Amino acid sequence: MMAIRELKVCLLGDTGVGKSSIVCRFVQDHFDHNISPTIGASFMTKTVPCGNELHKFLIWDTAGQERFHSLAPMYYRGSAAAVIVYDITKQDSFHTLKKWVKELKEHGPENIVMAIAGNKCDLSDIREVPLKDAKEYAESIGAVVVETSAKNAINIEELFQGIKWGIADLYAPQSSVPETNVPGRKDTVKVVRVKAL
Ligand SMILES: Nc1nc2c(ncn2[C@@H]2O[C@H](COP(=O)(O)OP(=O)(O)OP(=O)(O)O)[C@@H](O)[C@H]2O)c(=O)[nH]1
Repeated sequence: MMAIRELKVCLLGDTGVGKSSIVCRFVQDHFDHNISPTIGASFMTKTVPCGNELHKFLIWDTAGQERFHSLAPMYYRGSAAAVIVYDITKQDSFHTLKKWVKELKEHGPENIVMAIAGNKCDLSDIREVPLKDAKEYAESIGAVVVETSAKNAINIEELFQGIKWGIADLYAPQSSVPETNVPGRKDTVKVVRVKAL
């Protein structure tokens, strides 16, 4: 019997920082220079083996444009983790990240795991946000931080790995739901839903 652990994750951050590109790199190992801005939100999943379990990431990629801001609570509510993304070449996007953290602390699930991604680290020659600033800030709010490049596939796996460990720490005593049969699979799987309490 294989256990499937479902991890609901949402991505937040300014428009153009590379949220969709990070998800696309993680799920499809693909990068598109001409990717369009997200409208509303988009949903993708990726299942990865982990020991004798399967971990299924349920990923909500939100739209960063201001006009979609009010939709975000629908996606961060019930999330076990939030990946908050900024662009290392845009100081403004780091400021927006701090606003998202504030919103999550005020209105998000109490124990949500926060991971900060400083994306576009392939452009470090035009960097505006020093890694030191991001590290200090992340430490002050108890978040994980990593610089990523969706373009060059740097630290994308590590980012999602970090989330998994952050969640595992919080949810060590697990409650399980009844066993279910997954269509297309011969063996029985146990689905464990991991949600913020
Ligand atoms: N150089 C570089 N460009 C990137 C990287 N990630 C994304 N981009 C580019 O940045 C632009 C915006 O990327 P998106 O993934 O659409 O950004 P987003 O945060 O999802 O934007 P919204 O959907 O509007 O919220 C695109 O032109 C991408 O090709 C990266 O790691 N390096």
